[in-house]
Amino acid sequence: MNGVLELSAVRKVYPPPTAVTALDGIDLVVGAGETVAITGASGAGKSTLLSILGTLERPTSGTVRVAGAEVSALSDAALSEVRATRLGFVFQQFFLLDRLSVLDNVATGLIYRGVPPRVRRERAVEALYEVGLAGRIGHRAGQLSGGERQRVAIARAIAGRPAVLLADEPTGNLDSATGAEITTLLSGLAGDATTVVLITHNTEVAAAMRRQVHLRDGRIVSDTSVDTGEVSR
Ligand SMILES: Nc1ncnc2c1ncn2[C@@H]1O[C@H](COP(=O)(O)OP(=O)(O)OP(=O)(O)O)[C@@H](O)[C@H]1O
Repeated sequence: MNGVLELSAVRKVYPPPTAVTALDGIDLVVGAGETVAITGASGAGKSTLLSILGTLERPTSGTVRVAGAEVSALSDAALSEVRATRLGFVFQQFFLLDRLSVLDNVATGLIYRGVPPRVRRERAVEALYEVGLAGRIGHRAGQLSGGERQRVAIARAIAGRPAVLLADEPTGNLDSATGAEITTLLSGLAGDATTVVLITHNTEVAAAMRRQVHLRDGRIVSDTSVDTGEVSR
């Protein structure tokens, strides 16, 4: 099966003195348009896996293909290019520039893609419509509620039309009602052109994704999908 994300026999061992084996033989294929929750107890390897999917870390061994690119074959500069053009990131802490407008927070994310200023603004407006924030375009980011701030961060991530949206505990700083809205928004963004992968401790967030991959001690111990049924390992 061809996937937008393909991991084969991936191990990640952090260097001494800890020499922790964070991932211990991960085989995972994620197809275009899937929504995937990666779950597991603290220390199970979720963040490490997300960093590898996001090309922020390289595996110690095994192969990783992201949007068709074989990570081990690419230089750091080429990997940055993959990150900038094929991946979008959303974090628990939002990471907005509070003094900038909502529009500028989203548009500036496109500078690294070499998009001209006028197109940056058009794409940013489109993305803000998509996340339901058209009414807040001129506000400063610092004036927004937590849920609105996360919507801006999601707009920034999708404005570049990434193949994969990677989210790290995206509802972690939100109350449960707002978190549920953000979860619905994220799963609704998935489609033929966009795949959503998030890590979470929250069982309701995980259940809202069509596939759940559960890690224990750096291994996948269950992989459940409403589309294809359960594959336990
Ligand atoms: N930079 C690092 N150097 C050494 N060990 C690390 C490093 N980062 C993570 N680890 C170890 O790797 C293992 C997996 O960590 P990871 O952060 O991926 O787990 P996690 O499932 O995301 O946990 P949490 O839910 O607490 O964020 C843990 O034992 C952790 O201590």
